[in-house]
Amino acid sequence: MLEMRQVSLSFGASRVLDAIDFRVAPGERVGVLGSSGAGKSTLLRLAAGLLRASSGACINSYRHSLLVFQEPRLLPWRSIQDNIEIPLLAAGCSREQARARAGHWLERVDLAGVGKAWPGELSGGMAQRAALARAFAMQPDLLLLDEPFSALDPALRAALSKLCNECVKDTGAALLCISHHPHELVEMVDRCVLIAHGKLQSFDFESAMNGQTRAAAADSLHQTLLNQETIAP
Ligand SMILES: Nc1ncnc2c1ncn2[C@@H]1O[C@H](COP(=O)(O)OP(=O)(O)OP(=O)(O)O)[C@@H](O)[C@H]1O
Repeated sequence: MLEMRQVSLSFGASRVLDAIDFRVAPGERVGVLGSSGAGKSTLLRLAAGLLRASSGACINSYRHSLLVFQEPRLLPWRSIQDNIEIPLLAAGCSREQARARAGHWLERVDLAGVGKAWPGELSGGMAQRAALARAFAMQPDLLLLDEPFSALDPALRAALSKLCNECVKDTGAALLCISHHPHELVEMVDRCVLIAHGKLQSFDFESAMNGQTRAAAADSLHQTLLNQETIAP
């Protein structure tokens, strides 16, 4: 369980999160939306333990939380296979285990056959798939995605969101995912929170769908976001 109780976080005089209460239960998939600078990455970094709350309590009792960034962050001087194996070896896997797990996940993200390639030889989409394979190979029980596909073109972004969604479902990991694209996010998560002016607002798909499709819920979410950006606190 990830639980934030009355968490505030400020950078200097600027309060980014203001007394928020927030939970992600095991296996739950939660989306995070908000305008640029609203505090989405701050929320994820707090969950990952990279930032400390200025006040309140942030308790992350997941065994292994893993943050995937917007850029793949592969080691450029090591092969793709090595990039996946190195964190596994560091976590205590044997060489055989690491090799087998890396092979499995490379195949799962459609990169079987490129294990020996260098990161610089991969396209942006392939590199991000390798980053996903590296993340899933570590068997996280909480996956934190900080807009990992936003640098890709829309078709590739949709394909990778779908692949990532399938992998999350296969592993049963909990998911906390930032996106600027409500229509993709509704396919990936059970519920959403919107960040604005330091506060969280829950967005319930079921009531937004009102018997309609997820796309209709995404339209409603998109409209809520637009309103947030035009309405002062
Ligand atoms: N290390 C830091 N030091 C000072 N200010 C910071 C730091 N990290 C973030 N901020 C500020 O906190 C606010 C929230 O930043 P954050 O990156 O969480 O926003 P975001 O919603 O993820 O934005 P975007 O969608 O543009 O990535 C911004 O005003 C940002 O400038």
